[in-house]
Amino acid sequence: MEYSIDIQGLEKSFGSKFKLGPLDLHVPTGSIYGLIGPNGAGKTTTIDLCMNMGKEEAGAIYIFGKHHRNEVVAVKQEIGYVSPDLNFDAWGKIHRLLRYYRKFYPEWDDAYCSELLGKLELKPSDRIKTLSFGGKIKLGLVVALSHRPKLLLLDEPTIGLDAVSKQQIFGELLAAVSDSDRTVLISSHGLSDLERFTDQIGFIRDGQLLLEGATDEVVQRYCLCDYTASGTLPQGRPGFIVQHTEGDRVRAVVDKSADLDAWFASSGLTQISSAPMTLEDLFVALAKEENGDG
Ligand SMILES: Nc1ncnc2c1ncn2[C@@H]1O[C@H](COP(=O)(O)OP(=O)(O)OP(=O)(O)O)[C@@H](O)[C@H]1O
Repeated sequence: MEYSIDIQGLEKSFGSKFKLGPLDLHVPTGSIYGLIGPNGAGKTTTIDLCMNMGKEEAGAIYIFGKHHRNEVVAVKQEIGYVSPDLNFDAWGKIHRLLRYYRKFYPEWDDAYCSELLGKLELKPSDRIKTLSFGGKIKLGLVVALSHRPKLLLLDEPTIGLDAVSKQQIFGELLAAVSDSDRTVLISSHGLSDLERFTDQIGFIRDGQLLLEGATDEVVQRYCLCDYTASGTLPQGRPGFIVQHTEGDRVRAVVDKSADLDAWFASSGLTQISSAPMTLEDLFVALAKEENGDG
C-alpha cells in the first residue's frame, strides 16, 4: 500500500506532562483518515509536527516519501491545512487574503476557489474579522482546497459548525478525494461524521496509537455484550472491557479478534446478548478503559 503520510517512531514531549509516541502512523494515499482520541491525546501535536510546527525528539515523518523537514517547501506545496487556530483577520477582506495566498501555489485554481466561496456562502468582499467562527473555518477550508493539494491536514475543521455546514464541508472533502491521488487526515470529535465519512481510522490515547485500520473493520471488530455470571464477577482484561455490573449481570465491550475462547470457557459467563457498536460507543469504552474504569 502507498502512504501519503508515513510516521515512523515519532516522539515529542512537553516536559514531564505529556509524551507523544513512539508513534507509527500510516495514512494510505486516497483515503480519508480520521484521527480520534480523548482531549490531550496528542492529535494536534501529531498534525503540527507534520506541518513542521515544533520539532520531534526522535523518529521521522515522510510525506509522499519526502522527509517533512528536509524538503519543507516541496512538502508544504502539496498540503492544505486547516485549524481553528488559523487567524486571517490581518488581511482585512477575503479577496486580499486570497490574492496573497494564490501567489505561493502554482496549482491555485481561481474558478474552484470562486465555486467554493459560493457554496460556503462567503463573498470576496466580506470583512474577515466580522465572519462568524464557522465562517472563519469555512474560509480556512477555501484557502486549503483552492490550490488543489494532494494532502489535506484538517485539525478540528468542523468545530463550531452547524449540521448543514458540516455536511457541506464533508461533501467538499469527498469531492476533493474523488480523485484517488488525494488524501485527507482529519482530527475531530465529531465521531458520527467520522464514522460515516472516513475510510481509515486511528485512535490515539496518551500519545500512543491503540487502533488503526479500515473504519468499518475497526468498528465491526467490537461488540457490546451482556452476560450472566455464575461465580465471581470477572475483571476487565485485554479484549474484554467491563462497562457495567449489577447483581450477576455483566455488560462488556468485547474485541472479537482477541483470543478469549479459553478464558470465556473458564469464566462462568453465559452470554445473553450481543449488539454492534458505533464508533462513538467504542471511543467511550476505550477512553474509559484508559482511566482504569474498565
Ligand atoms: N506547546 C505546548 N507546551 C506544553 N504542553 C503542550 C503544548 N502543546 C500541547 N501540549 C500538551 O500536550 C498534550 C497533547 O495536546 P494536543 O493538543 O496534541 O492534544 P489533542 O489530542 O489535540 O487534544 P484536543 O482533542 O483537546 O484538541 C496536552 O496535554 C497539551 O496540554
